[in-house]
Amino acid sequence: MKVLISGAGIAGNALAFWLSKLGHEVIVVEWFPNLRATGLQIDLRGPGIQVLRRMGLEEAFRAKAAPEHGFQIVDGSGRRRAYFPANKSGKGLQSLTSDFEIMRGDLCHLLHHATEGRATYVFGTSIESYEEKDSVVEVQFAGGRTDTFDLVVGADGQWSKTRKMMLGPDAPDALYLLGGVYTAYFTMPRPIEEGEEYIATAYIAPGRRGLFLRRHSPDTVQVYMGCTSDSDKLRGARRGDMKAEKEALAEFYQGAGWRTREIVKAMREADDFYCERMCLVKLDAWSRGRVTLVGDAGYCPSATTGMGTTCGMVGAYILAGEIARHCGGNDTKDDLAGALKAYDEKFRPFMDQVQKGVASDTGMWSSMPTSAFGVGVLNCIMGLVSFLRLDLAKWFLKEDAVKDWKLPEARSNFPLRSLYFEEFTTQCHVLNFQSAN
Ligand SMILES: Cc1cc2nc3c(=O)[nH]c(=O)nc-3n(C[C@H](O)[C@H](O)[C@H](O)COP(=O)(O)OP(=O)(O)OC[C@H]3O[C@@H](n4cnc5c(N)ncnc54)[C@H](O)[C@@H]3O)c2cc1C
Repeated sequence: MKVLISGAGIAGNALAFWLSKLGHEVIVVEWFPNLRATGLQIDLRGPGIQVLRRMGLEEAFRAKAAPEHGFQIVDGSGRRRAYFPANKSGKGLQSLTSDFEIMRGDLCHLLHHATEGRATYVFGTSIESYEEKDSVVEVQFAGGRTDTFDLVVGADGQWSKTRKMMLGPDAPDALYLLGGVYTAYFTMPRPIEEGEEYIATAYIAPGRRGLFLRRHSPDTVQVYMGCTSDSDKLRGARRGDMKAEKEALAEFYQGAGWRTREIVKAMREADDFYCERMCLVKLDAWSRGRVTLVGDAGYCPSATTGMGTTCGMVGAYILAGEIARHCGGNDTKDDLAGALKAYDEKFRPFMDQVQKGVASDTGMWSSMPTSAFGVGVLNCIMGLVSFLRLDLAKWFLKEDAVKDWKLPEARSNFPLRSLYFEEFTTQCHVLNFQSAN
């Protein structure tokens, strides 16, 4: 098949990896002028790790992995109140820090390199419109060029334009903003100090404001400012209007304590600042005709679940697997509808469990304390939880929410191409070995 993927993020690259491996002609368009390799630390959990392994990319991932080995909660004076080490045992659920942490850009590059040469990437363009005609999709790109494809996949993130086109101009979008939850991301240059460890540090301030610092390199610290706010200024700041967003956040974080002053100053100076509204994407069907969605575009679970990247990787694997199963031969192209239906049926039980309850209560954000007393109580509870070695991630994140669901085996997921699969996986191992050296 000739497949168009819109978006060269995590899910887009992962799908291009599998579909090109299956021998399909894959074209990826990315509106950004180059591979958009920005963003902070992301992680893989559960079946996301299994998919990475089946791609043969674990070694290459580990070579670039963020060295974080735990997560601590501090109070306003910087004193540690709780500590949760990463689960390095290779068994069971991941902790708050996964054993598979990586900078988003590094994972993007890794997937892209493993696919380069087999898929075609076109940067600086996007789908303007499309129309289904006689068993093909005719696509018009920005700039006026047109082409036809057997399948079009929207992997263009939570604000997906493909999704909006698929739903139609009069239909409401399937994106739900989670009650005023914002997260701002940026980095600040801070050389590592003697004795400083690679651990994530969270500080909870009164007024449902949180600060989170993570170190992934000896020179730089990542900053996350996460809050629930009904501030008119924050709500009024247009998405992407950095100046207005920074101004609104600076005002909202005034007097939050701990290292707020230093962090707000760094935020004002940051040129990689990025502010996102926390949201959920939920659709009754991920495909319409010969157009389908993968990753955040189809089922963004929100960053609160800790499962966004895992869902994108697993969704891409299942979609490709169903395409292998239903469109394996030269003249079975027309069972694409069967493949897309099976993708939905197989993956939806997973996504339903990950997304369960996210829209109704906004998860941990709704339980954030508003008063200093509330923060004190929360810190004591966290201290007790860490002392008793209970699993905090299990309560907040959604890795453990998925029950009775199994990732299809590689061989059964790629039944018609298994020989090709083996051969390709071997090539990936060679590639990893070379890049690790
Ligand atoms: C720049 C950036 C930074 C991020 N930083 C973080 C972070 O720090 N922490 C975190 O948890 N998550 C972050 N995310 C989100 C995270 O990558 C996803 O939630 C998750 O990995 C699922 O990936 P995805 O491929 O579905 O979406 P994304 O990773 O968002 O990828 C979508 C891709 O589609 C491209 N795109 C968008 N619109 C169009 C269009 N019209 N035409 C063509 N291409 C288009 C985007 O430029 C991007 O490359 C970030 C996403 C982006 C784009």
